[in-house]
Amino acid sequence: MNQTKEQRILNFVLQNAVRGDPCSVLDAIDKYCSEKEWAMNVGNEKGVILDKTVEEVSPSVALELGTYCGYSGVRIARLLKAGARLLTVEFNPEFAAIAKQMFEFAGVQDKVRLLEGPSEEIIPQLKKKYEVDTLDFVFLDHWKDRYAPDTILLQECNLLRKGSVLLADNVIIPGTPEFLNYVRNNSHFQCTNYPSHLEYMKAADAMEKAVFLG
Ligand SMILES: O=C(NC/C=C/[C@H]1O[C@@H](n2cnc3c(NCCO)ncnc32)[C@H](O)[C@@H]1O)c1cc(-c2ccc(F)cc2)cc(O)c1O
Ligand SMILES: [Mg+2]
Repeated sequence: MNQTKEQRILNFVLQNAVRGDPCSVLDAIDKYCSEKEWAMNVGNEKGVILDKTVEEVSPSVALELGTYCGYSGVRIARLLKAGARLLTVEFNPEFAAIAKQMFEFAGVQDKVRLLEGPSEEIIPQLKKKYEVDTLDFVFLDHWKDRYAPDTILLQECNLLRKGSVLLADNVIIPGTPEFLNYVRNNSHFQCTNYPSHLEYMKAADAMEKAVFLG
């Protein structure tokens, strides 16, 4: 049975990174995806923007929508303070299996909980089933046409509080027009745009930070 690209990425990490060293895992994924096969990890350039935002927020409870291979999950989890946790949502079982192994190899599995299923089903369960009060930080990196509806759903489920920070990947490429229109024209959000580049490429991309004002 032929391997998938995601399995090849994981194998490259297992053979080239250092178990328990999250930075070596990130470096290995970035090396493989820039030299061998492109993949939709947030990458190192936009990853630094993600790092700075996570450090600024210092979340106790963080949510990620769209785990994929676990690159940004490792990136976020490695910066979390003791006792803080990342909930990451992935509905493709094959990607979820890859990401779980990625988290374990990186040594961040105790800080990360991977929730398998579609975000529109998981988000309404966060309070009761996953004991979430409110979310301090949300990283949006799943299907681009789902950023806006899921942002509305997070509000409807009372999961955002004054100061909750949303950070969205890919607001230029592939682009998230409905999300940008929604948060930028909404008095309950304070938005900041961070120009960057598409992972492993020269094309322009950007991230958008939207702080919920309550
Ligand atoms: O498409 C991109 N990302 C999508 C991520 C999807 C992952 O998230 C999972 N997922 C999706 N929707 C949901 C969901 N809920 C919604 C559905 O129910 N609930 C749970 N999990 C979900 C998928 O299973 C994947 O694991 C992208 C593209 C380019 C790109 C740029 C330029 C190019 F030329 C080509 C590509 C660059 C990027 O950085 C990108 O992030
Ligand atoms: Mg992305």
